[in-house]
Amino acid sequence: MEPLLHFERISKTIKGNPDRQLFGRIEANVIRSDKIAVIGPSGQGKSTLLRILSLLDQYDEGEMYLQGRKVMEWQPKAWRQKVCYVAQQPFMLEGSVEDNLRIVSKLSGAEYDSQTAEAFLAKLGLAELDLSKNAASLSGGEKQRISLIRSLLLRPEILLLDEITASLDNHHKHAVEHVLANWQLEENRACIWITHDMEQASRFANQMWLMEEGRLTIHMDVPAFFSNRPLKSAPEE
Ligand SMILES: Nc1ncnc2c1ncn2[C@@H]1O[C@H](COP(=O)(O)OP(=O)(O)OP(=O)(O)O)[C@@H](O)[C@H]1O
Repeated sequence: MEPLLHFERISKTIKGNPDRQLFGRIEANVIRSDKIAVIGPSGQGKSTLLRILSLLDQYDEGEMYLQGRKVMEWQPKAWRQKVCYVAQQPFMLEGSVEDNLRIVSKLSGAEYDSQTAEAFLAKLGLAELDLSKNAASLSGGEKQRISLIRSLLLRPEILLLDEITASLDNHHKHAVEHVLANWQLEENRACIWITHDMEQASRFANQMWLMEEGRLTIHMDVPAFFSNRPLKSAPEE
């Protein structure tokens, strides 16, 4: 099966730090229905990798392919619609909550799917939220969920999730996991999810990417990966 996303020999140096290489010549494949948890100690470049994969950051060398086409053959906007990054610090556009949800259809030219938006809001515990409210006034956890729904409405091929449940209580954290698992099953899409929550990773993932010391190690067998590791904290923590 042709991978949805493939990257090879990707290296990234942080200039002036002092020219610290975050990672070198890393590679991986992502196929439909992949549920990948990205773990590793802080500062190893997990967010940077996801930002590179969604063309929000640059890399020094290497090549990336989406649906068999090299990155240079894509318009960045078209690539980002298919490989969509949901940031750890949710970014709200000026305006109401509804403006934030509708923006995706404005940008993509598709009709706003209010039914799907309402279904996601209900499933994520936001059914009572006043959509005319100024988005800037939402709590951190509300912003995280609105930001996720906004990305889901874009119907990307691959969702890149950067610690998106960090501000949520356990109940809402599980709701997000449930929504994403169903979404993947129904739409046959892929998720790459950075998390420091090992229990979450073990519930969600069908493969683990461990980033440390400039390397990306891929573990395809999740039960084996966790068989000799504690679930309570990230490795090295
Ligand atoms: N644009 C940038 N300019 C300078 N330094 C940067 C930049 N982007 C990332 N870094 C540095 O690169 C390193 C890796 O950051 P990154 O956020 O990718 O790590 P991470 O593994 O996701 O960490 P965490 O788990 O704490 O979120 C950090 O030391 C960070 O300060």
